Amino acid sequence: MSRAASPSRDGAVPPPGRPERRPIAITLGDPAGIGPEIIAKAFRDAPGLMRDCFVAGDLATLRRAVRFIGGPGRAELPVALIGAAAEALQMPPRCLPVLQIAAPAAPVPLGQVSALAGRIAADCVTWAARAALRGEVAALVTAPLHKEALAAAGVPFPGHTELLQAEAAAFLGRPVAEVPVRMMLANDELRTVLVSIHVSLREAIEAVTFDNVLQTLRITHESVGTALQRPPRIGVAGLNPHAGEGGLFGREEIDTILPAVRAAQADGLAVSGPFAPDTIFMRARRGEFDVVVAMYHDQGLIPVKYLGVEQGVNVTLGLPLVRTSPDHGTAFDIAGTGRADASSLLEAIRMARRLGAGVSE
Ligand SMILES: NC(=O)c1ccc[n+]([C@@H]2O[C@H](COP(=O)([O-])OP(=O)(O)OC[C@H]3O[C@@H](n4cnc5c(N)ncnc54)[C@H](O)[C@@H]3O)[C@@H](O)[C@H]2O)c1
Ligand SMILES: N[C@H](C(=O)O)[C@H](O)COP(=O)(O)O
Repeated sequence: MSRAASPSRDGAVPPPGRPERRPIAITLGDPAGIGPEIIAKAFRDAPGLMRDCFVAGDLATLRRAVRFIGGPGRAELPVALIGAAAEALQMPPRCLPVLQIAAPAAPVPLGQVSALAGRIAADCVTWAARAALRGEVAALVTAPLHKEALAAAGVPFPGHTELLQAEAAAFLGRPVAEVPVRMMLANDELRTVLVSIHVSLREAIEAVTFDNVLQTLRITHESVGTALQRPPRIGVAGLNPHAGEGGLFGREEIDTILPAVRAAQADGLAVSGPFAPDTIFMRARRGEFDVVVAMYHDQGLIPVKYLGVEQGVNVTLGLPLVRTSPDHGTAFDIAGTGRADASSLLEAIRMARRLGAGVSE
């Protein structure tokens, strides 16, 4: 949760004269999924929270989404085309401002992977990332995109996290490896930060290296510490059952994870572990740790998502901008039904407001 108040090429100092109040960009997500519907619900049902927000997206897709969430006796949410992000600051409540990013066209079919949908989703995220890096928006909140659609569009990144890392590195003029980022999922009861994300389980095991674990601990300490305004108590999960049970079920804990934990402790970080992965989340939920560092995607995300997709928020740590997202995906199975729950998106917007600078309260 780096407080990305000040994205500039050297990474920190805000340019003089930037307006205090800045808009928040919400990216459309995959137009074949539930993203547009939950965005429309958010603007309809939470006008206070959505103040100063706008959608980097597609007008026709959002107008369609507004119809999906409508019903007899309900006034239809107005959708307004804006010409610049700053116009979002002047919009009345219960109006959905859209900045057209995609080339205008008929909305894509619902619930299907397509290259066109992947391209639209990616273009919206790229535009919003650049706007955030230039300081024109205070934060971006990304509606879910479909990773197969992204790949079908030829986008060379598996998800938002990697795309945003590449955009930040290009903006800062640094190699991607010098802008390390990590995925955190958080709800009111748990925070978890992952050593690796969108790779096969086999590759994830290979990614459990001393350097990757130590880097994850440092990013977690810095970002979660900034948000909590104190050093976070970090619990580290093992990789193997029972954290290897003293080497009986694998040696990664002894050979790799424990040395990284000791190195972090030597730097003064409040880190402990590695602990058995099957009980560490229960311990964190009881208050023993502020955050759990998990060794791979599903180890860390299952406990958070199991507590409910309504609550979880995905935050990218280490970026020179604020990015949050709901913890669920495109839900193609219910796209267009109007049934999608917007709670996680609303939580993501709340979190972006807390983390972003120049955002109105
Ligand atoms: N932030 C993101 O961009 C993001 C996050 C997670 C997954 N994804 C991607 O989304 C795609 C689909 O993933 P998936 O099917 O594994 O997971 P999913 O989260 O889209 O769906 C899993 C289940 O949860 C339900 N669900 C999800 N969100 C819901 C909501 N808001 N309200 C009610 N029900 C909801 C779905 O209907 C489905 O039954 C994949 O390509 C995945 O990579 C993207
Ligand atoms: N790993 C995330 C999840 O399962 O919730 C999701 O794929 C989103 O990843 P990005 O934020 O990188 O798109």
